[in-house]
Amino acid sequence: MSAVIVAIDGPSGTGKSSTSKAVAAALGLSYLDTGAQYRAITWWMLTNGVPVDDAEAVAAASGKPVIVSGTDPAAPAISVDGADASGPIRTQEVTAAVSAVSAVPEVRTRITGLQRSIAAEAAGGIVVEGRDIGTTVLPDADLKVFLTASPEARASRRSGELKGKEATDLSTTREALIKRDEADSSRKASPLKKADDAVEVDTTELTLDQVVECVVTLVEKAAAEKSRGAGPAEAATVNEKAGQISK
Ligand SMILES: Nc1ncnc2c1ncn2[C@@H]1O[C@H](COP(=O)(O)OP(=O)(O)OP(=O)(O)O)[C@@H](O)[C@H]1O
Ligand SMILES: Nc1ccn([C@@H]2O[C@H](COP(=O)(O)O)[C@@H](O)[C@H]2O)c(=O)n1
Repeated sequence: MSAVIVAIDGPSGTGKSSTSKAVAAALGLSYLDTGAQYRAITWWMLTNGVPVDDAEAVAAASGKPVIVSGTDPAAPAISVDGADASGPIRTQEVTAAVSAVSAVPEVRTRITGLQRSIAAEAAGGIVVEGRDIGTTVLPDADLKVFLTASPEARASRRSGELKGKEATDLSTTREALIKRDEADSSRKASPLKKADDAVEVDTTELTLDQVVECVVTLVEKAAAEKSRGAGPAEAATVNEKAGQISK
């Protein structure tokens, strides 16, 4: 398969990370979780006493942390200033602050630069997941996928995941993810948005395996088109039941 660049975007809890990791592993591609990078810089701000609601203070500090992302889908890794940050970036404190930090233009410029260099170095191809990959970070990606799911499905997936750890209440989880999506979609700098040429996949009624199978098929098609010298796939919507593509 040719070295494809795949952008997977969508709101929170739609299955971007799970799908991207599985697709990358199945096809031998690298994998980049860009949300983890925004979480990492947010965690650094919180642990270094930078007030996360002060955009000027966040902007001034945005160049300080050294963030390194691994790209192995079987062992996603992220470090900040040389220390493993994969656990601390998943706390509710970070989740509650990340939208404010990621809305700061200086933060986005810094993190977008990191993302583009990682993608450029992935000689065998890469799956990059986030909110603005298809629109801003990698607008020339060979395939752009935009995952969606109902707020109820997303909240139920998240609640199941959090059971025994932090909050488990379904309506609290639902409200929190809707609030984060609103903040991510309404910011001025590179908001969460479906690229015009992205393929939309509604995952509400699909199992994770079905979503992975659907995206693997789309990537294989994009790779075949790339090796034939054809342009990127046209925008389409996937029929979630039949797995067919309609335009
Ligand atoms: N199609 C699906 N059906 C059922 N559960 C799913 C499906 N896709 C993902 N999940 C589960 O939903 C939860 C959230 O998935 P995941 O972390 O991949 O979403 P995400 O879009 O990356 O979220 P975020 O943007 O908040 O990081 C996980 O527990 C995952 O196993
Ligand atoms: N391309 C991206 C990716 C993420 N963000 C911000 O990070 C937050 C956390 O993302 P998760 O995928 O780990 O939930 C997200 O809510 C966004 O604020 C972003 O701005 N751009």
